[in-house]
Parts: sequence; structure tokens; C-alpha cells
Amino acid sequence: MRLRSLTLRDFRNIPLARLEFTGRQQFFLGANGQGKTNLLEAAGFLTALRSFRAADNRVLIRHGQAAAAIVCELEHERRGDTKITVKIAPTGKELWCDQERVARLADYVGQFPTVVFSSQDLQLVRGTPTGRRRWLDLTLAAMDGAYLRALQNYTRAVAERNALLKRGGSEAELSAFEQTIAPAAADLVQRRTEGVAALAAEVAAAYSRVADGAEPATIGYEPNSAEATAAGWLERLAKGRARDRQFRSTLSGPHRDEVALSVQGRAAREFASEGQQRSLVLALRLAQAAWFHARSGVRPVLLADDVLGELDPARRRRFWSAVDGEAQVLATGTSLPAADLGAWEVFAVKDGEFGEDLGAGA
Ligand SMILES: Nc1ncnc2c1ncn2[C@@H]1O[C@H](COP(=O)(O)OP(=O)(O)OP(=O)(O)O)[C@@H](O)[C@H]1O
Repeated sequence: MRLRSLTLRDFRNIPLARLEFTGRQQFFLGANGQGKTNLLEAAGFLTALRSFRAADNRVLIRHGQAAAAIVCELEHERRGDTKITVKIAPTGKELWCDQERVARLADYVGQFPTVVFSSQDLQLVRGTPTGRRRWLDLTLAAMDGAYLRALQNYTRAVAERNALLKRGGSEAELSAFEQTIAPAAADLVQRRTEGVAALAAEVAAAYSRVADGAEPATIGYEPNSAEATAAGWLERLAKGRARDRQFRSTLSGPHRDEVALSVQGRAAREFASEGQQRSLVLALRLAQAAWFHARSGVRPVLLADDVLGELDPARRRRFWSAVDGEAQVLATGTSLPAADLGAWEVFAVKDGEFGEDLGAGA
């Protein structure tokens, strides 16, 4: 898909911006703290109606204002020309697609894919398993409504079971939640097994391009416990009750799974060099984009937040050659991108205001 225009009102530090995009490469140029990432955050919000960097939507509303709005006109492989309107208020969000109110957000999620490349992504390799699980969940849930439902059911029921464990609930009460947890856990393990196997091929291919075939990189699914059936999970949960009561928390299950990342057969977190780690996170994002495209037929818009300038010239060139040449790219930076990255429509960003093409010849 391609974004043709983006209008923001009271989004973060942006009072009002109406941007028209003509080509497929837009660059947002400005000093630190001016609103570049805010703009990408708004574009990314269209995918799953959540921010890629904030858990609470309230922080997206400009200080002192009642609500924020995003309006986007885009070309879409399946839907044709589409207009999306999102209103974000402290009480919740509202959504319209072509003037029609979308009540069931599950019907919407995944239709308008974007993939964010951010300097924070190094945490995917260096940080805790939580970040890698979130990457996997967002990737799989965006293309698979059944995965999203299993994840929601599972997460909710585990939270309820944990609350019970904390207040010393009865065996019967625990058992009631386990009836929901068990089938969802079996479903998640199966879908994660299949999903990671498919994504592993994409990651290996993307890494080989970004790192110039220097060494192989792999991702692997390491379930905390690989029960294949709901009956198996029921038994495991029942057996674990005494220990879980002691720790006041559900100790085993897919909420403790790991997505193992390795370079040349060794754990990337401990053994990969900084350059290899950077290549690996780029490969994870490229794989995510390829997966979205393959599964849905819709080409995701790529949102590159200050990453092009961070890469050394050789890696940048290789990364760029690995990017889908037909995809729209919205990128930010404090200086213009190198000439080998093609022709950009440049917007200067200052204090939440956007000026078109100011940077192009400057
Ligand atoms: N809800 C809000 N209301 C008003 N201003 C906000 C809000 N949230 C963030 N800001 C402001 O937005 C600015 C940050 O913008 P942004 O994160 O887009 O920076 P950036 O241009 O990407 O800079 P960098 O290059 O440092 O990443 C800060 O000045 C911050 O105070």
C-alpha cells in the first residue's frame, strides 16, 4: 500500500499538519526533538491502532488538548483508494474506514501493515525475551485473527489465574481459568512453531543480504513447555498449582517462551558483534515486512526512524538493496540521506511543523 496524504491534528507536538506524498520515498529532516518520530508513530498507528513506542494512547494527545486525530488517504492492493480516520481520546479510540465506522477492531487489524525500523530495535537482540515475544506476537497476530484471539484469551486468563493465586483462590476457581488457558496455550504453541519456521527462512535470507553472506543467522522457537494438546496443558497446570501458589504466579506457559536468535550457531545476545547484532535486527524487520506481504498480498509501508544515518556506508548500501524496491519508505534523520539511497521527497520538521521540500536543495 502507499500513503498518499497524512493529516494530523493535536498528535503529540503536532498541532496541525497536512502532508501530501507523491513518490514512494519521503524523508523527514530535522534536529532532535522536533516531531520526526511523532510523524512515523502516527503512520504506524494505522496498523494496529497502537503506538510502536507508547503503551498508553493518552500520551499521543497534544498537551492541553482533548483529542488527537489522524486522517490518511492511501492506495491499497485489495481495497483500492481508502480513507482512514482515527480519533484518539482519553476514553478510547474511534475509527472510520471510508466514512464507515469500524466497531470491531479485530476486523481491521492487519489490513494496513507498516513495519518500523528503529534504533531501539537493538533491544530485540540485547534485551529480555519479552521484547522478542512481542515482536513475534505482533508479527503473527497482524496476519492471523485466530492467533490474536488465542493470545488475548490466554493473556486474560493467565492474568486472572495469577490474581487468584495471589489471593489464595480455591482449586475449583483455578481450574475454571485453566479450562480457558489450556486450549489457548496449545493453539499458541502450534501457531508459534509454524510461524517461526516460516519466518526463519525470511530472516536467514534477509540477514545474508544485509551481512553480505558473511555468516548464517537463524531464529528458533524455544517453548517454555511444548505441550501439544489442551489435555496436556490442563494436566501441567493442575500439577503446577502447588508451586504456582508458592510463587503466586503461573510459572509455565507460552508467556515464558523464548525466540532464540543466533549468528553462526551462537546466541546473538552474548556472542554476536555489534555489527552482527545490527544486521540481525534489520533482518528481523525485513523478514516481518516480507511475511506481511506474502501472507496478505499487501506491501507494508516501511517506517525507518533514524536508522539510515546510523549504519556504516557498506551496511547501509546492502540494507537498501535488501529493501523491497516497490515499498513506500518514510524515513527520518538529522541530515539528508546519502545519494546512493535514491531520490526523496524531503520535509523539514521544526517544532511540530512540516515544510515541504525545504531540505532538498539546501
Ligand atoms: N503529547 C505531547 N504533547 C506535546 N508535545 C509532545 C507530546 N509528546 C511528545 N511531545 C514532544 O515531541 C517532541 C519529540 O518529538 P519526536 O520524538 O518526534 O522527536 P524527533 O524529531 O524524532 O527527535 P529525535 O531525533 O531526537 O528522535 C518533544 O519535544 C516532546 O516534548
